Amino acid sequence: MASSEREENEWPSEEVEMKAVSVDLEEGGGVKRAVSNSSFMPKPRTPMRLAFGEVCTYVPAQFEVPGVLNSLKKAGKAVRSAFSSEVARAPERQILHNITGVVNPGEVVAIMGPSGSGKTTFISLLAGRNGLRTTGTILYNDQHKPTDKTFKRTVGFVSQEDVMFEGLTVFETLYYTAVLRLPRAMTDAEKRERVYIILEVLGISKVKGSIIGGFRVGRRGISGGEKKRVAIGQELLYNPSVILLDEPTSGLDSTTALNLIGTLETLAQVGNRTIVTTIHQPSSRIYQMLDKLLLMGQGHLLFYGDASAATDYFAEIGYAMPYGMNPADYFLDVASGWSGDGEDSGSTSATDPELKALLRAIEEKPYSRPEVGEVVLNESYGPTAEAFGHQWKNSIAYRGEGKELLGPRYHTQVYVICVRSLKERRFERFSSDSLFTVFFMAILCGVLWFQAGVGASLATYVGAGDVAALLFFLVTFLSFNILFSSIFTFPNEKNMLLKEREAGMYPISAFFFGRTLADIPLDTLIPVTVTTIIYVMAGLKPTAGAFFLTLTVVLITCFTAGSLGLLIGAAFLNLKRAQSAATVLMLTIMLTGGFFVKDIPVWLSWISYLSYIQYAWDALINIHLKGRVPVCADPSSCEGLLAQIQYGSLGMQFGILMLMLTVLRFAVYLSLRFGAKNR
Ligand SMILES: Nc1ncnc2c1ncn2[C@@H]1O[C@H](COP(=O)(O)OP(=O)(O)OP(=O)(O)O)[C@@H](O)[C@H]1O
Repeated sequence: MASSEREENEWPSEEVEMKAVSVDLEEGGGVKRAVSNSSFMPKPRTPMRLAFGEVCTYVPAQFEVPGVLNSLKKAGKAVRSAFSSEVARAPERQILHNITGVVNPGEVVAIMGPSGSGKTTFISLLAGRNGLRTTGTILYNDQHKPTDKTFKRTVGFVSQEDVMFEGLTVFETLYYTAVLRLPRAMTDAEKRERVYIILEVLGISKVKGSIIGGFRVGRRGISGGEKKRVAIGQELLYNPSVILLDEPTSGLDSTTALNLIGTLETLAQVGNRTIVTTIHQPSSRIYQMLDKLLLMGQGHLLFYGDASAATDYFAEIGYAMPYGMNPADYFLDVASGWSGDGEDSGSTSATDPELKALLRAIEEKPYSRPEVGEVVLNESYGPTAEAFGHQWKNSIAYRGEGKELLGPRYHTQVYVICVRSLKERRFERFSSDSLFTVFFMAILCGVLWFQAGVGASLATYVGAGDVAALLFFLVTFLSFNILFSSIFTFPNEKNMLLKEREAGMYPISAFFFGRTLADIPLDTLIPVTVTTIIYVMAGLKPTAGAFFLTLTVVLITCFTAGSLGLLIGAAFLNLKRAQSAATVLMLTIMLTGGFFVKDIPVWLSWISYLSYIQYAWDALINIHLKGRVPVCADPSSCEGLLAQIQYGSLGMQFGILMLMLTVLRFAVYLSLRFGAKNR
């Protein structure tokens, strides 16, 4: 890449000094080139000073049972308070108490405290990802609130749980994030280059070809520590000025944790980044490496300053650390309300006398952090809006025209989401368990209905009735199989969707179209194979036209069922509820499909018009039986199932199925568009 281009893309060679890396760009891109240490991680354009003052957070004192009754109660209260001058607030519990401090660029602040002390709540407030009632101020560079939609997207946030596609490799995970998040001015080779550099920096190059793995894909993949590094890498890709991490070292051995904290320290120092991380129980070696410590106890700020000064400060206020103890362990004991006199109070309630005494001592002699002097934020840096990901200036393409470069093009977003989804879902769709189920059932049907569809068998009402039953089973079995696996899609991907939407990586419509495209091959392969096996074994109508029409009906039905499954999943985004709703719907559709009950009560008969199975079955009967079975002139004298069959118009049946498919797909889109952000 020409040096002028590199400057334009914010990869200034002289600013990079962290670690010598030499990587080969082979995968996919076909480029093979050594990258010198001079091109490692660029400095973010805008250093960020984070200031928080008097931050208090409250949660409802009582758990509110979700459900219709509670919603009605809430609505009633809202109406009452609208007509009354007194605003009645539900009882609340305060979980953060006046947290105040400043984090300068280049600093790493470790938030420590016992379990339940408010670390996660506080860090998610700093990231603008907490909807709890909060007072006080949190500002970046005195102007950006973390909840500002545009600003929030520029903050790197690594949550406690790893939100990743389990079926992708480490390289794919980072590469697809790079494509979705980095500006389109960067070429594909540059994006790959950045991925490789991050793999090197985080020490995960050797696992770049391994899958993430996990419960959903049923395979073990990379280790917990490596997953955490991938999650950090995803955020580092777009070079944020602020990186917030929630317990990045939990579950890691002490050496790996030490390396990780070391990497964070270097990233802060070299790139003038502002880094805040919660940390549960650091080893003494990690503690010594910490720059700044923010100690919390039951939502109170107990100490904020140089980690190295904390021991002396606590000794000054009467909490001297016993000799030889790990300071981190000691501070956690102190913050839990244990004074070190050998008597564990055992209680960590808000009225804990030990904690009260500590807070009094802190109040009497507060820690005064040595003056750091005014941090001068480099004026030559561009405004925040230009500093990150999507809005970097594309000075190569639009030099001098003042146009801003947005993220990847829409079709690229759709393409990446589609490919990613195909790779992720192949495990579930083509798992040996599900393949065994469908193929076992296909062979069983073939054996049970062996050659039932040949002309001679159709000559009797009983024989024709058997074929009608087979056709009903075919559409029911295949479509329900897809319906049930589709309901898991959105609940499983909910966290990923929310995370990527919060980062502004793509619009919902791109996600929807990408997923829809991925569904086509995934939902086609099994129905086509199973239908072909049954078709041949059962000896159904031996013409190419009938075969392809049958396949078309089966596929439209499967896509319709898949859409219904997606809709249920998207509407509930909760697996248990989605499963219950799917069972009720599935049985309703089956019972009203026309096979089991002929005389549906008039007041319930409208349901049968909504049953896609009914139209699919009618269409298949039209294709296979019309003109091939004896005409029943007098229904009372005919036996069996065929007595009441009216063939109807095949075109109409296709039309209704297509209409149902379109309406359901559109409903899935609406449900995602308006529902996903509220969960
Ligand atoms: N949405 C919420 N509703 C009710 N209580 C909440 C909510 N969020 C947090 N809390 C409560 O606030 C307190 C602090 O929780 P938080 O998760 O921030 O603690 P933590 O220090 O991160 O704990 P851990 O180390 O165990 O993750 C806890 O008592 C928790 O029960």
